[in-house]
Amino acid sequence: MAGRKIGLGELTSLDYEGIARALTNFIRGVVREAGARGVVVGVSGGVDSATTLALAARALGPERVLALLLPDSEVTPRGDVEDARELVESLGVRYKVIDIRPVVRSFLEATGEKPDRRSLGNLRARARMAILYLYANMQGLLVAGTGDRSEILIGYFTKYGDGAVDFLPIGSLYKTQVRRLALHLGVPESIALKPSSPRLWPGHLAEEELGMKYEEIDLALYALFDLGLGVEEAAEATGLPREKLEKVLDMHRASEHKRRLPPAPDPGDTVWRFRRR
Ligand SMILES: Nc1ncnc2c1ncn2[C@@H]1O[C@H](COP(=O)(O)OP(=O)(O)OC[C@H]2O[C@@H]([n+]3cccc(C(=O)O)c3)[C@H](O)[C@@H]2O)[C@@H](O)[C@H]1O
Ligand SMILES: Nc1ncnc2c1ncn2[C@@H]1O[C@H](COP(=O)(O)OP(=O)(O)OP(=O)(O)O)[C@@H](O)[C@H]1O
Ligand SMILES: [Mg+2]
Repeated sequence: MAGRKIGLGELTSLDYEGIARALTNFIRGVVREAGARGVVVGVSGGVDSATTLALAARALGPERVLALLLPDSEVTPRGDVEDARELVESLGVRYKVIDIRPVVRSFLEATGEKPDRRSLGNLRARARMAILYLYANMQGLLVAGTGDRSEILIGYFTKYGDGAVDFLPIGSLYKTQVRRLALHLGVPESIALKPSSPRLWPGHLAEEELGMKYEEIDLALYALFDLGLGVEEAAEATGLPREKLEKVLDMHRASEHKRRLPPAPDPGDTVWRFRRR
């Protein structure tokens, strides 16, 4: 390993048609196994949901895919809704546009609270989740999650918001790989190359909030998790500063709870040992 240099090309030079075939097989298998009629996807106008939707339409046929466009009319840029609408129409999937503003407002009115922007942003993600599951229940569909491997590994999602899903079709791909797959699938460049944003508050941009570019995050994750390098070796091989590798590791550790089932006490330790004799 000593002296080896790692660049982004090592992660992104892939046979994207091969990947598309493997992921469509995965989607068909999960849906068949669940006995579901199809899938529902929240479509934001960003690259992750566009790629997930395009794969689902290819795997199942557009008639078995429901796309929900769930803007918050006070926060979501109009361009995102237009991009999302063009995409769903070009794929020919069934779709609905539902403004979540009244839903979010009713939570604020009912609680009488004025949450900080992160708490309010997470509420928006959870309002979307509740609507996606309403349609999944009503129509016998699975909720297709849109999380990519970068977001999952650093915990960059809302717990039980966009993180609450039935399966994760692009969960094995880093963000930089998702962009390449999106282009391969014919997703317009305006979406495939759009700067990532959860749009949880006005002007919210992922790379600004994270303090790192996805190219750097992905290179760090690849070195640490795929190659299993330590921080020193990874810094040497990638040319990334040590602090950035530490930061990625810290984000991973701090979000461990989001990738696990909620811990419950062990019945042996906390119940059965208290049996009355
Ligand atoms: N150790 C622990 N064990 C068990 N549970 C723990 C815990 N630490 C916190 N928690 C729980 O987790 C909560 C915090 O997690 P959470 O509610 O998710 O909130 P949090 O991680 O603070 O915020 C969500 C982050 O994800 C980003 N995001 C959200 C949605 C979409 C996208 C995107 O890329 O599109 C990104 C968003 O910008 C923000 O940075 C705490 O309030 C607590 O309830
Ligand atoms: N306005 C919206 N309408 C419908 N679903 C949404 C909306 N905003 C967010 N979501 C859902 O939440 C998911 C998480 O958002 P996220 O920003 O990570 O994905 P993205 O916008 O598809 O891609 P990117 O991460 O590059 O911005 C989306 O993929 C989508 O499923
Ligand atoms: Mg987004």
